[in-house]
Amino acid sequence: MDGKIIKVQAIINPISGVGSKRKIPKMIEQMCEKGNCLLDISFTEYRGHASELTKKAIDEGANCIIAVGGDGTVNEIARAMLHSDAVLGIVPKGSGNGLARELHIPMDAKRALDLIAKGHISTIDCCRANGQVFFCTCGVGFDAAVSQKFAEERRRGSLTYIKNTVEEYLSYKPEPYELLVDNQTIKEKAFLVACANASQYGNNAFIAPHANIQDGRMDLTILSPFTPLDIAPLAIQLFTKQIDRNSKIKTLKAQQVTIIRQEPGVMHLDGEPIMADSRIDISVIPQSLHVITPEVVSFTKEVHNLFGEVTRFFDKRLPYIFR
Ligand SMILES: Nc1ncnc2c1ncn2[C@@H]1O[C@H](COP(=O)(O)OP(=O)(O)OP(=O)(O)O)[C@@H](O)[C@H]1O
Repeated sequence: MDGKIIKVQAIINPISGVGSKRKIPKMIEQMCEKGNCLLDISFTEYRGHASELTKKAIDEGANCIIAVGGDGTVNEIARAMLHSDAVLGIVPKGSGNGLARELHIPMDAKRALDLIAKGHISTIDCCRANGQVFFCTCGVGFDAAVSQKFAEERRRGSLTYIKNTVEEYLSYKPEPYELLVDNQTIKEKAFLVACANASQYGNNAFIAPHANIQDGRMDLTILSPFTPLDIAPLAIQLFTKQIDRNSKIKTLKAQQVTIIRQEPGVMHLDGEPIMADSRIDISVIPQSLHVITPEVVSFTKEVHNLFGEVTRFFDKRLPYIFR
């Protein structure tokens, strides 16, 4: 740390998720006491407040912003940090915690803070849909409708998500879309269209199993209308990273996507609903956010590193083995 004081701003959403956050401020204080840190802790009071607190902290020279909450809170904080030198630390305390799970950040608060103290920084992509930033997924159709229902709930947590998903399914009608995907045009009636920067919605529901948050591209997943008989396989494949094998699913990698639907309506960004035009332009902003992660983040990288180690092992030993 070279004797340099690190300015840390912790932002806690008191209403996210279902777990208690009573002990978190003390835990953050203890972590900062061990380092050379100047700490300030704030609690959010309304939607959008986390972005305001982050902007203010960065203007005052904060080096690290610790987000305590779920994807909505992380989104509000991270979008105010884009292209700044500040680094994001995440203590997952939401209902889905999609970005934290994608980055292999521990779900346990103490372990997440230990990880932040180690300070390994990765730089990730984000995406923009009609100017609005997201880090995990944005979507129209069924997932957007569920996010709107969930936002109206007083209780949070994964059980409330499941309840809303089932209720919405009973009345939901698929819609026709025109999709411009890089240079390709697709016209289809779909149950949902999801644009993924990360591979999952949250809660390890992998809507785009091959998405890579550092590859400068997004993964488009189109789910065609299906019958009740398709629900069980789709659900199993969603949670086992195999949804792209289902015949009702089409996946494409792209840098630019435009979604055109018949009327304006709801879309979701990282699970938060907002109203959007009938035309939605989505693009990637590569390498735009610094975030603290474990040293090896992507599975692809893990495999790559493993092969690297094996190759190095044989490179070093083969000359001696065959001597
Ligand atoms: N004091 C507050 N009162 C009401 N809403 C708040 C307050 N502070 C923040 N919010 C809003 O709470 C919403 C939900 O927060 P968040 O997304 O972090 O939790 P979650 O929905 O339970 O988790 P996840 O997004 O991981 O599923 C966000 O839209 C945020 O803007």
